[in-house]
Amino acid sequence: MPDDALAQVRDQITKLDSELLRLLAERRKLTNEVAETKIRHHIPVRDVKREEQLLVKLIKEGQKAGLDAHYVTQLFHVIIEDSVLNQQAMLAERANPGSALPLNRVAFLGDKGSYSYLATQKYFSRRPGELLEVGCQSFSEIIHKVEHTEADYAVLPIENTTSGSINEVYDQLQHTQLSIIGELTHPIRHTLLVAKDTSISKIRTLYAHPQVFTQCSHFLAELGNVEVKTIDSTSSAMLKVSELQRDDVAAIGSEAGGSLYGLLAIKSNLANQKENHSRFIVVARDPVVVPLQVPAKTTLVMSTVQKPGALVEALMVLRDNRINMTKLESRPIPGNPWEEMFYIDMEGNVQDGPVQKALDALRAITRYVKVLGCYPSEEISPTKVAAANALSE
Ligand SMILES: O=C(O)C(=O)C[C@]1(C(=O)O)C=C[C@@H](O)C=C1
Repeated sequence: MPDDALAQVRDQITKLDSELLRLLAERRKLTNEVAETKIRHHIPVRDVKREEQLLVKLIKEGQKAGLDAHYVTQLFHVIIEDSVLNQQAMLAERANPGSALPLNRVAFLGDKGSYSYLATQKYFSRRPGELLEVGCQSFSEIIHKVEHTEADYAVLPIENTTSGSINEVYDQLQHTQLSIIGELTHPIRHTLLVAKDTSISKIRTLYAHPQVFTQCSHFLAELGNVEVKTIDSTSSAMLKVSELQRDDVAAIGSEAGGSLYGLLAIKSNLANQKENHSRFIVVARDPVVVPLQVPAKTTLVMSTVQKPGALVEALMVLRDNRINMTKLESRPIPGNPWEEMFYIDMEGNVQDGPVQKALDALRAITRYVKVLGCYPSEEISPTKVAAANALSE
């Protein structure tokens, strides 16, 4: 294609892309109007029936226009997820008048470009007020900053789909008075990052956070003769590589983070599992009120009495109150060998009957129960449309 013809088509594509963005922004405004109505009339944010109808219609229209069902579904899952999360954030803000800050000082692990930094950006992009990032070197420093009002919020990774729970964060939660006020999941796409144009075979030293090495153990086993150096955060690894400017040194981090340090990505998808996500919690000094129209989660920590079946009995309380437990984690109690603290995430709102009843029942049969927080659930399961439904005329 001659240069000017290529330029002309690209020009048209650029215009269409801008138009798409304008339309998406307009759609977002309309969904915010929907949220206003939902606030006034106490209607739940999520309406899966409406989403289903919308998807069926769009898949049919897409097929007529030559776009396959999978593509249309993927696109609209992203659009609807954004809409639900924005509406939830709006409702949460209204339920906590006066809580919005002009400046959100947020403590997180590492520096610019760390996964925690990217998660922080994502979470606060939906919230009013400016963001001031407070990078820290350890989880205890993060907690300390919020406890001593040097930061307003902390964003902490709590679990990863490949490497499991982050025990150190659970242990910090045992001793703090801070409350969990939010959660988010963020895709973790480990990439090999270098400062100079080079190849994998030349790499002799590799910097990464220990959790990252665990998540990429299969890739590391294949690498062979490389010195692996653990470092306190992904951003420190990227900074180190950008400072060294050598063609035999690499870091593992995200592509987005690496670009902040001028690093090049030479191999992506390094994690053992293709779907690699981390779940982060957001903590603050004061708890939040979660409106009942928003799906909520409650996290508690408890220790049971020392008798056979004590944990089962506690879990039965959840079942009896029809509460879905989404996570159970146990951690040792320092100084009390063989005793455990149990951390439970469950679906439900502390202001609602079932969770209140369950908490009362748990208080009666356990040694200790503390609610670590009740917060809007940000795990938005995508609405599925049966293929037959979408294809029928
Ligand atoms: O129509 C609504 O009730 C909306 O909130 C909008 C919308 C969407 O973005 O299309 C989002 C959430 C609901 O689950 C259904 C649809």
